Amino acid sequence: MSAPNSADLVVILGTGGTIAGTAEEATDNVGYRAAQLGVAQLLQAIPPLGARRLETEQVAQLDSKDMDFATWRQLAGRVAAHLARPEVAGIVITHGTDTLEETAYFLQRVLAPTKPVVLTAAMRPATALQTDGPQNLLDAVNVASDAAASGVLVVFAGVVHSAEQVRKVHSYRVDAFASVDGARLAVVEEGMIRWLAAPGSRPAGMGLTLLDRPLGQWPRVHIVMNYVGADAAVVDALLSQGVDGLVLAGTGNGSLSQGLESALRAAQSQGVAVLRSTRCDAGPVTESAEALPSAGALSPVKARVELLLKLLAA
Ligand SMILES: NC(=O)CC[C@H](N)C(=O)O
Repeated sequence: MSAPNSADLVVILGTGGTIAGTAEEATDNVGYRAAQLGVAQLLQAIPPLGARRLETEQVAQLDSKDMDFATWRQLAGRVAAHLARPEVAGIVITHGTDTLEETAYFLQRVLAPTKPVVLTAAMRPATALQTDGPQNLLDAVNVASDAAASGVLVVFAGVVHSAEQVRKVHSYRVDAFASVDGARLAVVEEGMIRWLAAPGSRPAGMGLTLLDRPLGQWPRVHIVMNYVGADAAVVDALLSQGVDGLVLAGTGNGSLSQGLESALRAAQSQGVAVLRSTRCDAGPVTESAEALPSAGALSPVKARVELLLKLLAA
């Protein structure tokens, strides 16, 4: 437990998602439209936030399945601009759950902020009987103004996760996120934050200027999966379209069929960057001299962000 920062302003950046979604019926948890309510409207459902020093800004209004590089760049720029203000304790970003972990990892690797940047979301629309957005948003504001919080975090269903460890693990349940290997950082109980672990050492941010490249020239990085009967077909199709990087979502310890391996090695020899991850829910891919380069413990989608940024920096 820790005291609030002297800088006490929390800026809430809205990007859409189910947390801003509405349905015709309160009993409809799935047939709703995401990204309908503005971020300022979301606060009206949370009376305790009336006493807090908050600012809101609508950065985007989309279903996070359609998150894109243009919005990422805009969001990173707005986060950096607000973090530079001395009165800002931290930032909250409302987001859809579907790609939340990718945005979180992207912001952590680009900005590696010292102040907290807290992503939150909801599994039920704002109109649902059991809407989870207001509690998640209140918890996120509390974490964003906590002196012990730092870096990019995800607050969801009363748990604080790091950008590196968090994954969406359920398609429907309200408790939809988990940290790999149970590495959650804290729990939020009645507004009190109980820290359980530190995020560990985090590398310096790669920097906003990395994102200056015109969007049409951002690297094309795709994910290919190993599975029974996987062969060269997908890699060959991507090579014929033009591709800059390929992430393998391998089986087990990043293993792959002989056909897929030959195709990826051929791609590599044509200058395509390759990174090997696992489709398993947890665990690293071990590095070995003869194997394709390992993404460590990164999930395939986070390995893709890593490779994208590495290629932007090249
Ligand atoms: N629960 C959610 O937020 C998922 C809704 C939507 N597909 C999104 O990611 O924005």
